[in-house]
Amino acid sequence: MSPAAAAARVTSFAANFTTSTAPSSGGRLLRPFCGNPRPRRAVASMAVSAPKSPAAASFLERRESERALHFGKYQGLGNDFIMVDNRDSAVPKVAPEEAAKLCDRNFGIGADGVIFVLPGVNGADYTMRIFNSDGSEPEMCGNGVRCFARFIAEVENLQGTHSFKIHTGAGLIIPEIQDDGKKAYTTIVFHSYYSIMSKVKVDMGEPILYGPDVPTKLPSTKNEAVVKAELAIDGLAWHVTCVSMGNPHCITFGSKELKVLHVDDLKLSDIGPKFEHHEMFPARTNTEFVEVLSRSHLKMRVWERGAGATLACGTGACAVVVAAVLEGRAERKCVVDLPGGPLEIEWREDNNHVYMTGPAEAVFYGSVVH
Ligand SMILES: N[C@@H](CCC[C@H](N)C(=O)O)C(=O)O
Repeated sequence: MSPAAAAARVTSFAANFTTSTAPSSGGRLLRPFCGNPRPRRAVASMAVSAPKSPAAASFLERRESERALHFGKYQGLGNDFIMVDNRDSAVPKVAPEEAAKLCDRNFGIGADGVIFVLPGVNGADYTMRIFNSDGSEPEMCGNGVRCFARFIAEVENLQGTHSFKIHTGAGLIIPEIQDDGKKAYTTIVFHSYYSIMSKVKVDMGEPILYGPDVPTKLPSTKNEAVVKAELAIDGLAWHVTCVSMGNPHCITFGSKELKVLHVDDLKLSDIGPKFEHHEMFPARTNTEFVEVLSRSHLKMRVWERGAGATLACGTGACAVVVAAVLEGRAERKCVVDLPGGPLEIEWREDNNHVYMTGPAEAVFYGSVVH
């Protein structure tokens, strides 16, 4: 798409964020109209102009005319993101420290990160950048890239199956929205509509196993990979495998002392930061604690770099299956249970790529003045 066409689309998307009459309350509500021809139950009554309170209307219109940031709030298995339509500029509309404030669950919108849809480079359709909830910038985000695909479909008004080439800090990532025809009735604030429940399948590329590239300072134990290496934390000798999916992951199935992990028993907020900030991980690390339920069914909890305990981590689930295969614990195709729900992961032998399939959905749309 040409920059001019992209800019025109951005303008029309921005124009779609408009005040609309909320039929049940007679009040006014900021929400986007993205032009989707979905059946919306509330739409018919929105054509009727309800009496409006001049004070409320002028307040919201005034707020809207100030420097408003329009966003979509999306989630993939409870890993939630503030999505920003940034197609008109290569510079994110929000600075890292502001992103941290927006992510605050008490003083902000609340999210695990802020994701920007930027113009594509090097032949990609779009560029994805993300700030974690602490303001740091990771290279990639698996659940985020599924949300990214669904957000693009919304702003570009696309229906059915679509795939996109997305430039990320981890290289080219290709999500594909699958159209299985399933729809569910959803209510977002005052508005109800049928939303598409189809999953997004993502080609997550090849895992990186060479220790210094993960990066980790732990010595390699198997060819050039760090597999079942010992890492001393809290008086335990943890067995860890290190995998990068563009971003660093440290995966453990247990320690010398605790042969088998019961992940529900872990106090993540105590143990997680000790892995994240361990000197063996010069770029910090995401950490996955894993229980093997069968050779094709794993259960994990995650402590994310820059975000803490989250309900799901897509790159983490991919890294877990790679680690489980390297340790001889599982097959290449697994269901990975996360606190927010399951992901289907496959590490294909023919092309060495990892594929992740799971849901991603809009939660609400809004505007903040910044
Ligand atoms: N939740 C994400 C990963 C987000 C980035 C991560 N916190 C990092 O710093 O690497 C996912 O779904 O992959």
